[in-house]
Amino acid sequence: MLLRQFTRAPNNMNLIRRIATNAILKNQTVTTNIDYNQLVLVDVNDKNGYATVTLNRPPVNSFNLELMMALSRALDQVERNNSRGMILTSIIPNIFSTGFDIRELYQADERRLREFWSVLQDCWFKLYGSTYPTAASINGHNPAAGCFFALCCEYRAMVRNSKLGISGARLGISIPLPMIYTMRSVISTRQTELALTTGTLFTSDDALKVGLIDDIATDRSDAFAKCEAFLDRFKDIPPVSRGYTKRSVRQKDMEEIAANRQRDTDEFVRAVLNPEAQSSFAAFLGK
Ligand SMILES: CCCCCCCCCCCC/C=C/CC(=O)SCCNC(=O)CCNC(=O)[C@H](O)C(C)(C)COP(=O)(O)OP(=O)(O)OC[C@H]1O[C@@H](n2cnc3c(N)ncnc32)[C@H](O)[C@@H]1OP(=O)(O)O
Repeated sequence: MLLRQFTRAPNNMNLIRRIATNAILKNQTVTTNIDYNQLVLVDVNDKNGYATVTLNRPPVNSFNLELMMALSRALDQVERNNSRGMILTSIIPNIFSTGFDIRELYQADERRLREFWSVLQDCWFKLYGSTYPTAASINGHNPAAGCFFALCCEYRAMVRNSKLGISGARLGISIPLPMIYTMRSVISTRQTELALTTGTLFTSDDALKVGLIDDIATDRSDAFAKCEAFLDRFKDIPPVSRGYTKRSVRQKDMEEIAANRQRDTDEFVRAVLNPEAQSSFAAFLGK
């Protein structure tokens, strides 16, 4: 077992055990020199059995293919490790994630874009369909894809003065069906439609009002503590029956998304490569 110091973790260091992923990755095809273990950190609290999955791609945790792959692998680890629960968070003090890396989308290579989407789909199935309890400790701004992952979790605590939402409409991106289903599993259909068609980024107060988050936290450690308290609610509930019930609630969405993977991929590629979206990406990057 590889034991390492987790320099900026918000939780009790002494209780933290870093899982070594090198052995797990040994048999997988790694096509680049990217250190996936560093892009997403996975730690397990020996006392309560909760895994912390920490996005670690400064400066803003933007999702490129490599970060998406690292998240996918981290979720595999959590599943394999039989964790009692999982908290998704970020290492960056005031940012959870900025969403997709615009450099991944601008003048994108179609093959890489398809792979990016395919790994994103995998992450959705692993997170949305997980049987263990999940919580997002949103320690800062979280527009776009990071919000999507937080919404896949069962509980969200967000620090005050952060913004959360899916801003795709502002960039000329039509919102894919899995995103719509995921948001609709948390707030009403009407609020989902309004939020997504206006590309609203909610303040913490407004996010709480509409039900996008469950709690407002004073800072990152408070957000983390609130997530742990949420996971504690299940400590006396038999995990197998709990997991089965959660899966049953989410089953219909998952079946529909699974049946339409190819169509969703084609639509995503079309949406990203459309000239309107490409000009917004160019403007963002100052091209
Ligand atoms: C089966 C399931 C299928 C899957 C279902 C679908 C799920 C999809 C969900 C998403 C759907 C909607 C689609 C969205 C596409 C996107 O995600 S596009 C990205 C959208 N994000 C944004 O518009 C946020 C833009 N960024 C910001 O608002 C700010 O950066 C910030 C508030 C996050 C942080 O502000 P601050 O701390 O002041 O830092 P900055 O100086 O702004 O940034 C630092 C540095 O980072 C660069 N940067 C920021 N964001 C991005 C990005 N997204 N991509 C690439 N680079 C980014 C920024 O330019 C700065 O760079 P320099 O230092 O100037 O070089």
